[in-house]
Amino acid sequence: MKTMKIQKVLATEILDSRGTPTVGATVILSDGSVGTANAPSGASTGKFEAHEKRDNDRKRYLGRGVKKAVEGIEETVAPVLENMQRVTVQNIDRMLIELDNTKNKEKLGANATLAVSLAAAKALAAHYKQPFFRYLGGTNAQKLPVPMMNILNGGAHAANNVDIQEFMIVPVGAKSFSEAVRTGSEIYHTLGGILKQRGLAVSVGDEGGFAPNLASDEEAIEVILEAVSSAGYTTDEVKITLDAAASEWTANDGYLLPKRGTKYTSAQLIAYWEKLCEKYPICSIEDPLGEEDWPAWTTVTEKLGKKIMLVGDDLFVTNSTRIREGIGRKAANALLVKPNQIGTLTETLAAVELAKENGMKIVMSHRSGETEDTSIADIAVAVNAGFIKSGAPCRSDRTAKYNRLLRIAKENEMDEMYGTGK
Ligand SMILES: O=C(O)[C@@H](CO)OP(=O)(O)O
Ligand SMILES: [Mg+2]
Repeated sequence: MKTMKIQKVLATEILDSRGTPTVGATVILSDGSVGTANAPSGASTGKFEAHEKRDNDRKRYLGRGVKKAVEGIEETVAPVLENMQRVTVQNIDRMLIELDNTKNKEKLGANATLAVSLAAAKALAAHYKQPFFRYLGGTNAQKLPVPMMNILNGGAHAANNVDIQEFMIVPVGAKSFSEAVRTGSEIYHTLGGILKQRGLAVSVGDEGGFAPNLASDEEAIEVILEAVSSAGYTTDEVKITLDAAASEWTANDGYLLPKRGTKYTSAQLIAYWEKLCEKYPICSIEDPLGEEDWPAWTTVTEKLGKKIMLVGDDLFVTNSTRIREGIGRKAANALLVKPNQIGTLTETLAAVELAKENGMKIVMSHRSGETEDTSIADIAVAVNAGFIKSGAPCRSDRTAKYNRLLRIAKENEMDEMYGTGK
């Protein structure tokens, strides 16, 4: 048998959905199989995420260029991978980690390593003539994740007066993934209609959700519930999910919500979440507390963990060491998975495995700065993630992932969703 080699590793500085440069990579194998992937980029990034390499050259892209990350791929990564003997996902990722040889991908940048890691894995999937999700997940990949669609944006993702970063709808009652997408789209458009009728802004935030100024954050939930019911759905069929992104609110002595200036201690913030969960059909809250507030995370999990998902994003940063710490402390009961927080596919899959082994739910996630790359859709199916969040059911950077899942469903006759437990 002829041994397969990596023939070429290419990298390009491309643009993301915010018009900011990001890294695109292409890997070509000796049999002509090609894989391409792009790194996404966050706005409300966690303090403990792997390093995103930027040029800081004010003359190019106002300091946000990724020329050095691209050069790192061309000069450091490509020569090694192009001479690699046994071409497997694990070996490629091990090599990327070794070449970087820092704790947080400070040398090459997680934007560089992730783009190469995913492009190489996709090239291998093409070589084995398998869809990406099937190559990663094998025969066990049989169900679709339930979408959490972000239809109202606040926090760091919008220029409005809303402090909670994401208000999402979760069509848990939908009988199939395609029905869930239809439900999300209908509610999204109904919400737009209601906002317009009230003379509120229908401009959108970074993730495609509407970004109006409102009297309070609670009003956002109220208006979404109104849209759910006017679109013809009940709150048994459609639940609400929030991403507070509360690390953004961390102040010296507790929490300060920057837009409205509200102050909370950890205990008061937990009480606020308890009140919202009493009042509204909320099934999940992501980052209800800051990334370093471990004791409060334990308390909120104790208080609300039986009722809803408490999802660790900035808390865990897809990092197995931090997930292990959370397991020990009984902090959070679900993991948000963002491959660029850790920088390789292998490390992402290891984080998912660890969380699952310990009974945590999995939410696969995009970043607020996205591209047309659909890798997270395939990874979600491969790992049987219960949920995926990819923003609003509008704008191609967001719908690319939902559309990829619709195609996976159709092409494989597997429209059933995993997260609802059906
Ligand atoms: O906080 C989050 O969960 C993400 C994605 O929705 O936002 P960002 O990519 O800006 O960190
Ligand atoms: Mg988050």
